[in-house]
Amino acid sequence: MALAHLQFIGSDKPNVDSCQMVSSPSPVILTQDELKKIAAYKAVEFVESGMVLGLGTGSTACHAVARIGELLKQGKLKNIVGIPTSKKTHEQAISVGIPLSDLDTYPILDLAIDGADEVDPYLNLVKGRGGSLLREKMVESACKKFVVIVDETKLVKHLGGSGLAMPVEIVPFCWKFTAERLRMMFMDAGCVAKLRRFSENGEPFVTDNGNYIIDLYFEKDIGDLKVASDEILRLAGVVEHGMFLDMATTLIVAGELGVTVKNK
Ligand SMILES: O=C(CO)[C@H](O)[C@H](O)COP(=O)(O)O
Repeated sequence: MALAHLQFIGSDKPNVDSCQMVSSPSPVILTQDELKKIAAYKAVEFVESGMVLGLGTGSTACHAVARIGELLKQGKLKNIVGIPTSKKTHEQAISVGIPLSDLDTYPILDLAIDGADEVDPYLNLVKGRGGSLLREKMVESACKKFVVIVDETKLVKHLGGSGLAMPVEIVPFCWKFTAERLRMMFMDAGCVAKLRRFSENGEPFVTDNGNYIIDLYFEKDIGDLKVASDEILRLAGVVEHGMFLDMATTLIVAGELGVTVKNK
């Protein structure tokens, strides 16, 4: 089975042993959004009637939420309870008719489906470029199964190695102090720490929890991810970070050559 298309950026030898190609190569060039939709629809095949579902946030996860709503309307799924990971997903889920609840009522979920910003070969993730990392981490760490859905541009060899942001949610109080502490923590990796702002008015981006986000950019590899994770979480002022280590149980990747499902 040809799996050469499942490339982790910068990887010499992608770990694809446990991958399964589930659709044949398509002769059509698909847009990134079409690929996201394909991955999302594939993930919804894991959903069964009666499940309590974690509903992710972002442009990929919204295809899954829409599809679940569609299947509920068609009567192909029944008795679904959704636990949304953001206010935006809450609104979308209501609009497509998914009954909602929360973690207080359902502390254990059957399955969560969500996108990611980066995925490494061990299914560790960077999430939160959409700003919902805290609720996503709370919901997805309470799931028996966590299915991550991405298009193939999200595959990386090392987290933080794509040159894009590694988000950290912090309290607004003295945010410059916290940003500087984070920068110093990863000085050896050439870290730049930037407060996320709304592009329209330059005001700080505020999360659903009333917090700010510091986006970390690295010039070099940050080394052991668990060590980095623990160190960030020990810093007073930090609420949560966007590294989701050892949480995903299944990865669905849509690429120009088809869809691949990889189980951990
Ligand atoms: O973590 C997230 C939001 O906080 C998203 O899942 C992540 O940013 C991926 O988004 P998209 O599916 O739009 O590429």
